[in-house]
Amino acid sequence: MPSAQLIDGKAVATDLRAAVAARVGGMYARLGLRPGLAVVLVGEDPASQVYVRNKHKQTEACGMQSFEHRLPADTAQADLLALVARLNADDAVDGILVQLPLPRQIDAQKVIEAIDPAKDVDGFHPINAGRLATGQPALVPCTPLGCLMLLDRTLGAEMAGRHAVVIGRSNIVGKPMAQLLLGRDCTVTIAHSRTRDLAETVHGADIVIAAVGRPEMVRGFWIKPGATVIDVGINRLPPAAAGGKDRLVGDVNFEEAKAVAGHITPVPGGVGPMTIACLLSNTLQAACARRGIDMATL
Ligand SMILES: Nc1nc2c(c(=O)[nH]1)N[C@@H](CN(C=O)c1ccc(C(=O)N[C@@H](CCC(=O)O)C(=O)O)cc1)CN2
Repeated sequence: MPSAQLIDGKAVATDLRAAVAARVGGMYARLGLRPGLAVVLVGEDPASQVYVRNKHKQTEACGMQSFEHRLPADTAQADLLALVARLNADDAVDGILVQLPLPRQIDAQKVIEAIDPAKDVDGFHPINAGRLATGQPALVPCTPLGCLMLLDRTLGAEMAGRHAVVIGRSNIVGKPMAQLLLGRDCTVTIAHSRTRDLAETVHGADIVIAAVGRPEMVRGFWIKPGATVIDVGINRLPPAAAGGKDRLVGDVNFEEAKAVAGHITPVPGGVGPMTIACLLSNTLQAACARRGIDMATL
C-alpha cells in the first residue's frame, strides 16, 4: 500500500520561529526596539490555558516582550473592551490577541472590532479581512497562513490551477484560507455542513483543507489519489483503552487518508504548531509596519 509523505509542521514552525528571532535580534541591535505581544485570556478553558502559556514562552524565546492578561470567567464585556482600549493606546504593544473562545456573556465580534487593525495580529478585524479579500497587504489569520506556508513548501508554484476544496466556512479558517488559495491561483471550492455530496466534492480536489471540527469526518475513499491533505482539526477524544491518555485526532481519518494522499499533515504536529509561529511572525510584521521599518532590512 503506498503511503503519503508527511508534512512536518513542527519542523517548519521551528524554522519560522528561528527566522523571526533573527529579525527581532536585528531590530534590537540596530534600533533598540523589541516587538511586544499582548495576549488576553478570559476564563479557565484548559486548552486555551495551554495555548496561552505556549504563546508566552515562544514570544519570549524569540526575543519579543510578552504581556499576558488573565481575567476571570465572569468578566463583563465592558471591562474586556476597556482593557483592549488600554492595549490599543500602549506604544509598547505591537500585537493584541484575545484568546477564543470567549465566555458566553461576551460578544467576540465586538471585541475583535475594538482591536486596532494595525495591532490585530489574529487578522480577524473586518479591515484586515477586507484587505485580504481585495488583495491588499493585511495581517492574515495565523492558522490559514500556516496552512499556506506548508503548501508553499510542499507544492510551491504547482498550486496554480489546482482545484482546492476548503471544508469549513468560518471567518477564522475557511474564508481566509479560500482567499489565500485564490492568491496562489487555485480554483477554490468552499464546502460546509450543508454541501450536498461532500465526498464527491472532496474527491475532485487536488488540495483538501479540512477545517470542520468533526473528528475523522473526512474518509480515505473521499480523497483523490495523490492529493495534498491539510488537516486543521484538533479534536480531543477519550482514551482508546481504560487508564490511557486522551487522544488528539484531526478532521481527517489519518490512517485511511495517508494510504491514498500524496502528502498529508499529521495531528498533532501538522498545522497546530504553525499557528503560534505565524502569530510571532505577524507580531514582527505589525511592529515593523507600525514603526515604518522595512522588515527585509532587519
Ligand atoms: N484568538 C485566537 N484564538 C484561537 C486561535 C487563534 O488563532 N486565535 N486558534 C485556536 C487555538 N490555538 C491558538 O490560539 C492553537 C491551537 C493548536 C495549537 C497546537 O500547537 N496544537 C498542537 C497540539 C497541542 C495539544 O496537545 O493540544 C498540534 O496540533 O500539534 C496551537 C495553537 C483556537 N483559539
